[in-house]
Amino acid sequence: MLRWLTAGESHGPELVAILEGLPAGIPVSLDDIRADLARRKLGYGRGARMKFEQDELAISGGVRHGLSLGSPIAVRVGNTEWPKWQEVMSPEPIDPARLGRGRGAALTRPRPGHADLVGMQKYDFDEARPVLERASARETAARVALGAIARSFLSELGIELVAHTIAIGPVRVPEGRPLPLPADVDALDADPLRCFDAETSVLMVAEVDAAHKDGDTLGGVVEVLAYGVPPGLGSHVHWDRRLDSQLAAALMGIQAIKGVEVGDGFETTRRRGSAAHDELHLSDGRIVRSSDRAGGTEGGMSTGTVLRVRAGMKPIATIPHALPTVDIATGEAAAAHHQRSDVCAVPAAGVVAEAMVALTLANAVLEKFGGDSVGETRRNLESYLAAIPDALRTEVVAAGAAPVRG
Ligand SMILES: Cc1cc2nc3c(=O)[nH]c(=O)nc-3n(C[C@H](O)[C@H](O)[C@H](O)COP(=O)(O)O)c2cc1C
Ligand SMILES: C=C(O[C@@H]1CC(C(=O)O)=C[C@@H](OP(=O)(O)O)[C@H]1O)C(=O)O
Repeated sequence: MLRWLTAGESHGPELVAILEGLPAGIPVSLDDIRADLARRKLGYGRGARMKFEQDELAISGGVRHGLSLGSPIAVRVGNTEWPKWQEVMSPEPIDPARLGRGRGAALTRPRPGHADLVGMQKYDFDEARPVLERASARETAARVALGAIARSFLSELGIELVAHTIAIGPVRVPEGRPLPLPADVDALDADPLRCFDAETSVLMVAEVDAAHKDGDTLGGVVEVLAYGVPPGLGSHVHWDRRLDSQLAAALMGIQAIKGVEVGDGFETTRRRGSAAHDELHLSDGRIVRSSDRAGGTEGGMSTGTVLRVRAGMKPIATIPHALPTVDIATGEAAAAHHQRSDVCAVPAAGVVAEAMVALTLANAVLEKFGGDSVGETRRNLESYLAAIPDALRTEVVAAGAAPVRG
């Protein structure tokens, strides 16, 4: 079983993460992790903080000479802005008189749509700083670092992931457009919205510009694809062993994600049964599916076709035209606290979603195939696939195939 934990606050000295349960022998490259951390900062509509704040990556355990050791992997993502926040976020007591103004001023105007108000109620704080520091999606940098390591493990087994943006606010990639392949990741990263459809991307940029001009914000939808997933990850036998339920939990665990779809998701509910499923046919003695509406799972198990999951992100809640709230200190109506914020963080959420899917799939692979070394995991996977009787054999869609949606 794979376990992972993160710690750290948005303006603390660093984020810390531990990943436990990966086999030995996985290539772990700091440069690859740095590249993923940089991808998480991309995206048209991200705020100023993404430009000046740098992630400083360090690995403090579990990796030697570029390979995992099988021991817990400890990752640190330092924050170059820490010197400005040392007093505000000091773990040592600080004279309250020193904190009264500027960065240290009490945040008593909770922002609607954030954890601020209910976090103050639940944890008995008289201001929102201690809540928002941990609720912030800065924490997703730690998850992306772990996700990069999980992706390297999956890649050793021929499983490759791609995330892309399919909607920004009301602007959506039309149905039927080709899906990106792993080879398209550089092109996606080069697109302002990480959208694979050039025409839609232009409309998305205009949508972000319009929201920005109006002092408003946007959400959207990202899709994560996994190629080369073998059939049989997850299980139909119990709710929490279903791969789709694990993926849904992992995606819903990302800040601001309010909906998850597997395959065609809610669109499927509008179809008749005869047009909703993936028929089985024979082709050269192999069982093939004529479509991939289900998104690569049936009965809570991967089918061997392209895994396809979507996550819907709500519009950013810190809105320049600040929303009405109540000042907890005065008991009077007020405008919500606002410094600067992202107008739209959907492309970044896609990179985080990819990391969460990688961690979830890595866990499902280990549950099915085990292995203390990556070679052992690979042998177990290969012998499982080789033992599937000819009459039950299906085609595993590997990276490089040209899938079409629907
Ligand atoms: C990558 C990413 C960046 C985000 N950036 C912001 C932001 O700049 N401003 C903001 O108000 N919310 C931002 N959010 C969303 C908030 O973290 C989130 O809405 C808040 O913590 C409340 O959680 P909830 O939306 O899940 O209820 C971001 C989320 C993600 C995934
Ligand atoms: C720092 C990151 O994102 C932050 C996530 C975030 C939020 O409320 O989630 C709010 C913004 O920060 P602030 O509260 O300082 O305006 C984003 O910049 C990051 O992704 O690294």
